[in-house]
Amino acid sequence: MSVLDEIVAGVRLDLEARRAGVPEADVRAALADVDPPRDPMPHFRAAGSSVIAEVKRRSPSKGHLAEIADPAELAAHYAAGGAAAISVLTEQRRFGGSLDDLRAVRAAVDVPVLRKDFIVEEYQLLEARAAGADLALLIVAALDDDRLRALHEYARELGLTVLVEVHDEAETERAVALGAELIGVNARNLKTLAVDDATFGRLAPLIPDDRVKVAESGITGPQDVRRFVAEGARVVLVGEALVKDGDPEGGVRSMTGVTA
Ligand SMILES: O=P(O)(O)OC[C@@H](O)[C@@H](O)c1c[nH]c2ccccc12
Repeated sequence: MSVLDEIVAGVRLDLEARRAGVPEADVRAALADVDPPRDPMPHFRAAGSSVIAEVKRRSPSKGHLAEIADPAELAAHYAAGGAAAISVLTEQRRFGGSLDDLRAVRAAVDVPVLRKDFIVEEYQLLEARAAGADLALLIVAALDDDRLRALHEYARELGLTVLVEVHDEAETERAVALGAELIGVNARNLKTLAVDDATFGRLAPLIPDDRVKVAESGITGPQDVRRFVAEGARVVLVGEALVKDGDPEGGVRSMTGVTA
């Protein structure tokens, strides 16, 4: 079993437990009271790099990254530094996150918030929007084409902006054929968990320029951002470097508005 398969198996167990507690109809009903979705695309399409700053406690590859007692406070620092959006890891077993983190972050900032998780069922998209999420991640490697299309369509019906994540050429072709307007290239290899910083430059030319290209993983500072912008990225998604930075606000600021 691959790391991704193992993570998804755990995610499915947790999801069924939540669904047993809160039936789909109840989550749907909660949508009536939720704040309308915020649109990240205008900022993403504007000149200079946009940063999606991530709230991330730990990861399968690195283990413990940071003690984040107050995700809302961290997110407020990110927003003060000019983050275009905040990503919140909500997966519990491997990343130590939760939907409560996402709710707290959404209430603390004015920028759009991404639910970063392993989404395989419509229920998770409903939960995301009901918790206030404005964007959701769909990982192409975790979904067959029917599932990818169904979830992509459903997310958009809910008003979510979808970040479609790819790792290789075949996945990139699937994302482009889907009509995804926001495509993230994850430099982390899902089998070895190693980051290969040549991945974005290899895959970006396969993505038409009318889509917004996001460089994900392993980004440590403005010099990395400049390189990915030169290779076609408009947006960078940064986790580890920012959660470990004693000055997350300054960290985001240094990576925002970077041009090639
Ligand atoms: O902490 P980093 O190396 O800056 O990476 C952030 C982000 O790219 C990474 O957390 C990520 C990208 N895609 C994912 C999918 C699931 C979980 C996590 C991720």
